[in-house]
Amino acid sequence: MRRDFPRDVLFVTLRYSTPSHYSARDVLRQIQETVDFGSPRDELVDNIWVPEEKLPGFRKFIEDFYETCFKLELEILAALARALGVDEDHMVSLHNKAENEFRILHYPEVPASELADGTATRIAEHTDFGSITMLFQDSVGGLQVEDQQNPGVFRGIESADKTEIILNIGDSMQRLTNDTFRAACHRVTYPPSVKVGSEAVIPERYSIAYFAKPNRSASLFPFKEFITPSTPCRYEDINAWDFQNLRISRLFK
Ligand SMILES: O=C(O)CCC(=O)C(=O)O
Ligand SMILES: [Fe+2]
Repeated sequence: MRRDFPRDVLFVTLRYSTPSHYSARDVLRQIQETVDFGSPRDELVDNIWVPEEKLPGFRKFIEDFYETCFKLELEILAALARALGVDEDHMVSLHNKAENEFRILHYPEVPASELADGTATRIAEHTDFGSITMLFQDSVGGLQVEDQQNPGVFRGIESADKTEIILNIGDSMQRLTNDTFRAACHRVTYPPSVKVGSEAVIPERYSIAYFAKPNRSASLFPFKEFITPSTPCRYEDINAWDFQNLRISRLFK
């Protein structure tokens, strides 16, 4: 998974393609800059670092942050397993390789008019692929999550401060629990303070996403506890690596 961009580049613009309900002809521009990191222990990931002298302490900070998130991830997964009545050791063992993704995001300042006609946004609605996502955000606002009881209705999510963690369920957890936990559909758009289509400028926004994923070789077949006569199995067996590639190929097709 070597990414070929110059070592000096800190921010790399990443555009997801359009969500599935857009036609292939629609192009939804996502105005954002992101950098992704994998675990230092992950042999498949070749992290690219800004030279130490250009950003002293940055690499250590990110690696420590990753490790802290990984420990917390395992605690959260164990707690979720307990709450769901499934074997917590099994849940943890599916995630014990830290084959995760850690993303820092910057959404540049943008005139509100640029987002007004629906051809551009900050991040289009989507679900994350992994098991859980731990999201940190600044106070700018604009993150919204779809209300699972009222499809199509998005509600703003604010954080009391930037250390607060927003926990999203991802597609892999939805599969493992046979839809008992459903993935959170979310997006980032106008902050509540900005009027749509106004002359205002939407301030820049920063966030950090830690995508906790099952080990690549782990089966995403639903746990037996969730397969009952009234809730038949909804998913075929697939491992986390193949599932991720399938999801990515659908995004970019
Ligand atoms: O910036 C955010 O708050 C959300 C980012 C996000 O959903 C993603 O990168 O998958
Ligand atoms: Fe996301």
